[in-house]
Amino acid sequence: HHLFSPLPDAEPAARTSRHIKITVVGCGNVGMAIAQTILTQDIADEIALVDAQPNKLRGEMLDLQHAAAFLPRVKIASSTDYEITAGSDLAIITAGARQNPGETRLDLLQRNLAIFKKIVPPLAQYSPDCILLVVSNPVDVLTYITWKLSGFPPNRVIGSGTNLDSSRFRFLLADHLNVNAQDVQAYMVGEHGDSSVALWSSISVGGVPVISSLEKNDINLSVEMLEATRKAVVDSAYEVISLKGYTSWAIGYSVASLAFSLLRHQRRILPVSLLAKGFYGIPEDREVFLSLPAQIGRGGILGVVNIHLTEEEAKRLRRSAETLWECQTQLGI
Ligand SMILES: NC(=O)c1ccc[n+]([C@@H]2O[C@H](COP(=O)([O-])OP(=O)(O)OC[C@H]3O[C@@H](n4cnc5c(N)ncnc54)[C@H](O)[C@@H]3O)[C@@H](O)[C@H]2O)c1
Ligand SMILES: O=C1N[C@](c2ccsc2)(c2cccc(Nc3ccc(F)cc3)n2)CC(O)=C1Sc1ccccc1Cl
Repeated sequence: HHLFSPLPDAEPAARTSRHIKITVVGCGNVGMAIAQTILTQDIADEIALVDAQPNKLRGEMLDLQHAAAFLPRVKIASSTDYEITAGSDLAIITAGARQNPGETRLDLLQRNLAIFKKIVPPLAQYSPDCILLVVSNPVDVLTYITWKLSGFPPNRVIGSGTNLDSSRFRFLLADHLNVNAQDVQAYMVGEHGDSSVALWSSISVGGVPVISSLEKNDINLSVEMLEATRKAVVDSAYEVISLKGYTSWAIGYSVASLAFSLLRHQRRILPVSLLAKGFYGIPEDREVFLSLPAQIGRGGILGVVNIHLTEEEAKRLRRSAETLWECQTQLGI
């Protein structure tokens, strides 16, 4: 039998499509690579671009709009006025000062703090329910600064963290093992950049844990291969900078994959920079952001994976927490 009888002359049900709006603040190499990838992956219905340089900003907007014949229909707007960002579901921050030669990380950090004080409050005011995703460096401290300046709950303030480190790690392992990088599950955690921690015990290829098979077969050589691969992740970042002066494509794809999981509620498990106090022995009063594998969906961080860490790995996480905490206390915010 029929559960329902249609009303006579009823109109077809209206399609309630969810309108997804993404803001990108900072339209340089990284911001535009992210915007372009979000467009080609059909993630958003609307993209708002903000930058401090009005001419560059308008030029990038027009240049993206001119691709409309080849892309799904997306509203692309830009302004130096944050009103254009109102109602965003996700705001991605790639704005930042470039590290001057010989500049210390703390000097760069002070300059970026001044920039974030101008960016974060209006973003939070115009989109009080959005997710804030920080890419600018030093990303872990700047994500902490964004959390403090926005007043948002920690689940909605995320840093790209070791997402890029992990994708380079997976590429290098896959290249060495001659398999598809999508079949290599490997995480780098902790501080983004030079001090990231490779989780050997969680590396698996096609579901086969790499370490246990190594220990069983006592293949010492491969432990050196793993350490060399971890070092190659850092070296490859410096190599790209020395060759082309910046990085864009890999960070663009890695941030677009975060945006997709966040806005299409994919519940993927990805390494991102999150408020790590209380995890793995990091003291509750250490309000630092470090990368751990977390479940990512519409509410931002849905949960942190309880991965098994060796004592050495946990110790390195706690040491990174102390380094970041000391850096943050010198900022006076
Ligand atoms: N987290 C990662 O894995 C990762 C990877 C690569 C790059 N990065 C970082 O991303 C950042 C951007 O790199 P890039 O190569 O795109 O730099 P870039 O100089 O090309 O772009 C930075 C943009 O920010 C804009 N900007 C500066 N101050 C601003 C403000 N107050 N408001 C709005 N916009 C402002 C500039 O006008 C410029 O267009 C850097 O901090 C870099 O270290 C992070
Ligand atoms: O691929 C990159 N490129 C950058 C870059 C992009 C434009 S200019 C420099 C890079 C490359 C190499 C070093 C480095 N150091 C740095 C440290 C603190 C800062 F505030 C800014 C930059 N940064 C920015 C960055 O974070 C990355 S990933 C990265 C960096 C170092 C080690 C491992 C990884 Cl996976």
